Amino acid sequence: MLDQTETKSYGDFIPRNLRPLIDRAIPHARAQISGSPVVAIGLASSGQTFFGVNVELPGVPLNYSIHAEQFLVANLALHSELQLKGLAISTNGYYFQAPCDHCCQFLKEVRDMSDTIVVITDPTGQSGTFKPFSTLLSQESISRENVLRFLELSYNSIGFIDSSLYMDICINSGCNHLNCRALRAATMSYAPYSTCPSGVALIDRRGKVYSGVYMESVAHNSSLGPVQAALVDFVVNGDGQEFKEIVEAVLVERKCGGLSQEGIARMILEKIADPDCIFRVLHCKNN
Ligand SMILES: O=c1ccn([C@H]2C[C@H](O)[C@@H](CO)O2)c(=O)[nH]1
Ligand SMILES: [Zn+2]
Repeated sequence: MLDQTETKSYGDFIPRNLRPLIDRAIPHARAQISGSPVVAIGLASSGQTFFGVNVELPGVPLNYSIHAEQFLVANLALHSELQLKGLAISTNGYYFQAPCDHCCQFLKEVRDMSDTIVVITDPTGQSGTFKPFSTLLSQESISRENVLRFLELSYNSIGFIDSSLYMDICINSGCNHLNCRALRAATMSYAPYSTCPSGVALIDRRGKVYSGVYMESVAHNSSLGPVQAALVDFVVNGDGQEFKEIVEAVLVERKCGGLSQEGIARMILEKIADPDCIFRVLHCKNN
């Protein structure tokens, strides 16, 4: 397991120092469909280094896969990081490639991403450059200026429609109840374009809880769904368990304009979680 707290000691953000990190992150990738594990290593604004890996979901359409770059951003969110100073993507630790176009669009949602340094090498890994992320983007790619960004403290003031649910919701924010964690995730989720926040909490057979916040992209299709975001927590903190060990899941969402995460969340969990996984949906409204 790549320990997220000791990575500061790896030195400068250069290929030689990144290789051991890539090697240690690769076993976390779940690439059963493509057979191509991908790792993204990110230098966060705190100075700590984080990883992302690609996660493919057998039985689920390919477009619900989690890219290594998306995983990295969700991992930064789990660790309350605000920005990405450096980015390196590799399949083998030798050749470092640019983020894919889909992820460039996703990454644009991170504040000051244009200044992020991306490590890129030639295909032999012999020579490399450091390029600002802005130079990788096409001029036309969609962006919006005056909105909050990924990883910033978004706070959606939402509450359950069914007020009886509050009987079991904790005021204290450190608890691990499934409903509480899913409500907190939805509250912190990033949905400036649809204004439909959502969050998911999962529990494994051993009783450990994981959660994830929905992360929306202005280009819509490159958004990261709340189940996928919670799966990132599961891959980072779940000790390598299979998704089949997920036995219960809660989605908290504010449905608006007919938009809902429920159908996709249920479809993904039916395919990957324990066949008897309980799935509950708790609906919210704006406070
Ligand atoms: O930049 C990239 C390109 C591809 N992939 C993943 C998606 C899929 O799981 C696999 C094959 O494309 O690699 C990434 O994670 N990042
Ligand atoms: Zn990608």
